[in-house]
Amino acid sequence: SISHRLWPEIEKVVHQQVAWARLGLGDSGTGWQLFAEDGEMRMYRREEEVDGMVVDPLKAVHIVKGITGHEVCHYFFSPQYRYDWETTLEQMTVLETIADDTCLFLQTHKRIWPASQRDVIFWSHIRHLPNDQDRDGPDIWTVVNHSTEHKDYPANSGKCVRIFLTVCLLCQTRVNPPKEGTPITRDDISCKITYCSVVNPGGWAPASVLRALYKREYPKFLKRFTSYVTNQTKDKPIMF
Ligand SMILES: CC(C)(C)c1cc(CCc2ccccn2)cc(-c2ccc(S(=O)(=O)CCO)cc2)c1
Repeated sequence: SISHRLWPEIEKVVHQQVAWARLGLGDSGTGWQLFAEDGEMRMYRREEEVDGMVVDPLKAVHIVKGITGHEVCHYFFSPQYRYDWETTLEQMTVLETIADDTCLFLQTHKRIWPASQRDVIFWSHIRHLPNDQDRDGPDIWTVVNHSTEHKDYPANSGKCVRIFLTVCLLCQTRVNPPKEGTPITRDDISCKITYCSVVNPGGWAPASVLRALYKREYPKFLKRFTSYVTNQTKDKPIMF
């Protein structure tokens, strides 16, 4: 709800992340390196460090047939499905349901050897945006996750190292119009997904270890998540 203390930040970060996600990868001069490809999925990263810590921004573009942007964002945002597709998750707590489109999460993730265990607190917001640049272009569904603090869970107070992240999942649905008068089926739709993330691993971890971990984990994560949405939706009516 717009009276919540986080609302101004949510508005600012959502618009900033949507603009960032819609930017192309530019020419090679922008430092984006393609590091994983699998079918329609292309994953890029930029090597960046903050205070000697690896915070490599990641941008992935994927095109998946048979699902819509609304469906992809629905399964990414809704807490009740998260254990099904987020295999690095050990514990998820909804600290606050700020509105029906905004939640505050605490997550502890399974330890990924040799890094120590991590946790994260973030707000998550789902939004449907008209395509403001291209009037008859496909509309946008997006989920933005952005780490924040919570007075009851101070960082690094328990066994976990606190990570900080900003994640934007931006989706655009494409419909190939079927023959005049015939209903749209899942064979006529596809979803272009842009996934942007910056994860600051918090406590120190060797750059080589983190980069190897990111290189291995991110491609698996996006494929697993999109396969999950395909399976969950295949026998259900299309959510436009
Ligand atoms: C390795 C990598 C794939 C980057 C990774 C490792 C860890 C585990 C914690 C961690 C971080 C760094 C080093 C070791 N362990 C967490 C995440 C992560 C957490 C949350 C989200 S989310 O978009 O908010 C979806 C809801 O869960 C995305 C990614 C990613």
